[in-house]
Amino acid sequence: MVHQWRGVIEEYRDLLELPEGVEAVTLREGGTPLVTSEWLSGLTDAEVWLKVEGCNPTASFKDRGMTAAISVAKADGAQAVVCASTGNTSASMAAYAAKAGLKPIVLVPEGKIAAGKMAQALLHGAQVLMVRGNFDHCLALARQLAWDYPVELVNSVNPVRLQGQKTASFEVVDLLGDAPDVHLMPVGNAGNISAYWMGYTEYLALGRSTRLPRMVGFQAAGAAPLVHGEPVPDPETRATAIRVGNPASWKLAEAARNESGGRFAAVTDEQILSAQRELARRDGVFVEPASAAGVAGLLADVASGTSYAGQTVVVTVTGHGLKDTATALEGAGALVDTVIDADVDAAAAAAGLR
Ligand SMILES: Cc1ncc(COP(=O)(O)O)c(C=O)c1O
Ligand SMILES: N[C@@H](CCOP(=O)(O)O)C(=O)O
Repeated sequence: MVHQWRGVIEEYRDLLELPEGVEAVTLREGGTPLVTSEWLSGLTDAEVWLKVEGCNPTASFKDRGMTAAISVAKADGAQAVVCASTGNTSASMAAYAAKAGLKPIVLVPEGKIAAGKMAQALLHGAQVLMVRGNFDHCLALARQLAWDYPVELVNSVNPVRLQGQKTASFEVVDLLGDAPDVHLMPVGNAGNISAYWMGYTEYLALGRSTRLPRMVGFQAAGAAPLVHGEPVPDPETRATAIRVGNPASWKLAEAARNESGGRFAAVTDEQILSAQRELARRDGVFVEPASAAGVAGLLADVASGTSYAGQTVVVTVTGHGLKDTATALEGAGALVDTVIDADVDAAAAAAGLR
């Protein structure tokens, strides 16, 4: 008998601070693969694992938090939900709102959303409002809407979101048998690194792990407020998912860094896009640009002499590459341009087989 994964609420209900007996609105999120990276393990002389969050139902980690937020919103009698988004939160919210029968309202920075994410939000029935401004402006607007009108805010400022998202560290420990030495990940609005840290500390307190990892968060160089220690008024990066200038979970993320002995560091767009391509070609894992920031950071660390030798390293790759094929194809360049006649000799020659 094969058992289907039940989604993060049912798998971890006892460990989540949710209203008693809340009915789960689930698309069976979570239970994502932890994939060995032979490439990165070889480069670092460490044991490097990728937590592949693009395998969630809407293809990003947001689903872990959204199952919780939408379940609670529905139980509380909400009719509509709202979020500000750089794309993935809106895709996830729209899908779970559809499942729950709630009206999804999305606020996105005009012209800065990858097409795949926009398609997801629209197809799931969201009312998408393009805002002249960046993500930080959208979040301020979403907070105000939720304050003034009967609509539930489901960004990660809603603490229920982090309850769902902390299950990713439970899964890491359940699979590895203990916490890793170090956990690397991209950071934007900073809810996810805060949720991972919450999960790791709770598992330690429960005796399900014996140690805590150092939490290392990587931001895009043009949108690195946590690295600089002050908000960035005009954040800019090709990794649009982490184009955030004033992270809502700033204090929680700083606490995660300080308590874990970790750090925040910046990676350039060139490093991010290069890491995205290398990860796809060497490990077979296709992620969106922002999702490659942790891998870019690991590569930058190795280049600058930081040693990971002998350690267990987990890198969360947060969302699927199919979300933003335009940026990926720009990077693929000449590789996509070979046109031939339907002729075996021409095909063999063009493919380098003879
Ligand atoms: C693909 C992807 N990676 C990373 C992040 C950053 O996560 P957080 O905002 O929780 O720091 C986001 C969005 O927030 C995202 O969509
Ligand atoms: N990258 C995020 C930004 C907002 O995220 P949230 O986790 O704080 O809701 C997105 O996908 O919109």
